[in-house]
Amino acid sequence: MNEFIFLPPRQLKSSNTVALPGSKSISNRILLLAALSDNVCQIHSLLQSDDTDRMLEALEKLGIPLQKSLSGSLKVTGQNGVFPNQHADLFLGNAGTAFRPLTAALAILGGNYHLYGVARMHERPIGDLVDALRIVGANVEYLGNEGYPPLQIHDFTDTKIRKIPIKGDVSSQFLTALLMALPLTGKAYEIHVQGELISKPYINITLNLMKKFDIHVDNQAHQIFRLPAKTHYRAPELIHVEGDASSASYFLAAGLLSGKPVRVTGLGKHAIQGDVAFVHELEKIGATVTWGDDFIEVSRAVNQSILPFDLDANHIPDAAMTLAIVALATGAPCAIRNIGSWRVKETDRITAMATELRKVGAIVVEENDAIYITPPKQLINNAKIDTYDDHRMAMCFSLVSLLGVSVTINDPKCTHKTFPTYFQIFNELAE
Ligand SMILES: O=C(O)C1=C[C@@H](OP(=O)(O)O)[C@@H](O)[C@H](O)C1
Ligand SMILES: C=C(OP(=O)(O)O)C(=O)O
Repeated sequence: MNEFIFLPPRQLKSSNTVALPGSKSISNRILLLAALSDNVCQIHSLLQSDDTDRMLEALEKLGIPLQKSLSGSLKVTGQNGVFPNQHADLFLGNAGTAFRPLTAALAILGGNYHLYGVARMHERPIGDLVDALRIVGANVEYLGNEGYPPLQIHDFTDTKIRKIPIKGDVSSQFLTALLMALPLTGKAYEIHVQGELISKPYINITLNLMKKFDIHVDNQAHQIFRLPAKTHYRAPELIHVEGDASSASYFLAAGLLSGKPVRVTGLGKHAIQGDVAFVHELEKIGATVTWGDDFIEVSRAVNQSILPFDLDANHIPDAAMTLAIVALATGAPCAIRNIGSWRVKETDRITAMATELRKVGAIVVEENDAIYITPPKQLINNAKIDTYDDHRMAMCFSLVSLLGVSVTINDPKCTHKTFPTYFQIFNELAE
């Protein structure tokens, strides 16, 4: 039987502070880069969740020494661009940030590796990445459907081709994976993005972190990326993971919806995650925002209403799901456009979002890469929300309980992908 959580309608306390868990995108990138470095790296505030567990288990199986300290930080002893174990069977769950970058790194280093995940991971495309890796000289075999995991990786044979095309219109994680893996060859490369590149701010996270690990990439307008002929990553002795900006979106939206100030800590005006741009969208529709070095706070003035919006959300695909719930409080039609990638994530998020928003009474129109939401005059009480094993569906729909009705969230444990303590923290905000 499916578990569920019942959320009664609630008011928030007069002020709230939430210490954010570490960023998933940053945690999994740092773990891989530290493993590939030629020194020891101490990581602070690493996210603890299913997605990071999959990356940690994989690195351990590959022979990377990992040591947890009592203070909760993690010491990674990098192996200078090699994985000690040349054969491994790696289960990567539904973690895109583990599956795509590990595929690239292992394919370029060569060996005998079996990479697989949950059933949904086997429906999430990887063909554009494999195509690019094969041009470089990787030998990657599809064990199921062509273009999808599971994969078998074999030995690498350098083709000496140094100009690599890659498509970026399905997922930016393919380019991220290629960028992080190519330096392992010690050769200079030029990567050429073919056509549109989606989710660009995630590439900025990749380049920013590679720089911290001493590899500088020349970025020509997100179209051409030049990698130097540099042979190894050098980790900073100590690195801190900033709070997760996508996880922050639920609490920041709660500040706007409730009108009570909600502050998230661990993330601030120097954030490197593109999803902080979500805060600017909240501001445009009525939020009062305060930015600190290590916090962001959102509230709403007493007479300020929440305004409808029509947004191209390609730059914030994850946080944009939160806006789909905020739309319910605007009293007028809203549009979220250019989000085609929603269809190949944890579930088909456009269809899932449309189906569940209709359960609370909204009129919703789906397009291939857009969703149009007209809120009802009165939300339906205690809708039973299905979550499709998608952490963000569960977290987003919890916000309905701030709109004067109760809501039931089925399978709340799916939040473990990135935020195992979400519902505990969300409940603590209530008066
Ligand atoms: O690189 C990353 O850390 C991510 C990139 C995005 O995916 P796409 O590039 O597939 O949109 C995002 O949705 C995902 O949660 C994390
Ligand atoms: C799309 C997501 O995850 P992944 O890293 O598996 O792509 C997400 O967290 O919303």
